[in-house]
Amino acid sequence: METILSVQGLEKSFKDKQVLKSISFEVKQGEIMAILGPNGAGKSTTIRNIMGIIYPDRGEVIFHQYKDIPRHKIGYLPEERGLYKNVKVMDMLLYLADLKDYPLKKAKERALAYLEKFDLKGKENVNLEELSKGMNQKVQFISSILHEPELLILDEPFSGLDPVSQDVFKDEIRHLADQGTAILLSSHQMNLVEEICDRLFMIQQGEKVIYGSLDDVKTEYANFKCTIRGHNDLTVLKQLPQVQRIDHQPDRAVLYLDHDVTPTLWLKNLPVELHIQELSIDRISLHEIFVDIANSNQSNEKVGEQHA
Ligand SMILES: Nc1ncnc2c1ncn2[C@@H]1O[C@H](COP(=O)(O)OP(=O)(O)OP(=O)(O)O)[C@@H](O)[C@H]1O
Repeated sequence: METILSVQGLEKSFKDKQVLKSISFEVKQGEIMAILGPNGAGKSTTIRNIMGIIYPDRGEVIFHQYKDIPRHKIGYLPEERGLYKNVKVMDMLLYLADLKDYPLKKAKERALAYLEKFDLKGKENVNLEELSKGMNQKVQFISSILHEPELLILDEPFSGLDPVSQDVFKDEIRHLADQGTAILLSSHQMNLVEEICDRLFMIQQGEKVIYGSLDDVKTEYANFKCTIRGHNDLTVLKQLPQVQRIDHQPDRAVLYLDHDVTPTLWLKNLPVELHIQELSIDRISLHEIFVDIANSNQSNEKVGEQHA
């Protein structure tokens, strides 16, 4: 698939603090690329650089082969929510579509269809300030996609939404990607990211820690875990081979297995006296990979600080 956005070696400092350190990634046509990282990692700063809201100290943002990003081909949902207040929903949607040179008749048809899809049918003449926070977010999301952008950038699109609305957003984002839109999204909701993203870029303290397809990342970082429901002593579980870490509760244990474990061979070594009501083997989730990497980088940093 064609590369739509290419971010090359972005560096950015605020005063003497460097918050982006050589950030490079691409977003291709028809893919959902997630940018992940703990609070303060640099996700929004990266997105603001791409959108030209702030400028990098070094590095480039390239759209197709061009350095000038055509605004009408991009849709953007910023982290800051809230558009205009004393304006009617449809007026605001059409105003923003017009700014992107999108035909008004088509914009109105699409707006009505999207309002219905997002459970806002009949709200077109309501003032934005009369809508709830989640409703406002839906309208803002509609405004970011109404003009059929080639590249859609969503900063925390799921935050503040109820589970039903999250699903509607998730389905629409996937649908847009399937139709060819290149999508870059940042999110803390790992379960949703895991469900919809094709590739991911994880950033920590302004630096890349993971970049690749969800499948590759899982193969590289997601060890297997074995969950056993049953009453087993921790001392017994600790004797099992190739176990990195155990989360133990009286009636349940999760055993995080070494990286090179072949589950079928490992299962053969389980002692017969183990109490098993249920047993399952799964790859660890993106959430667990994220927490592991965030924790290990933090402890490396503390070690570094102690040696400095
Ligand atoms: N305008 C600014 N002036 C000074 N420092 C800033 C500015 N904007 C961001 N920062 C700093 O840059 C770092 C990265 O912030 P950024 O908002 O990009 O993080 P984030 O990954 O989006 O975090 P979150 O998940 O909390 O939204 C933080 O240390 C933040 O304090």
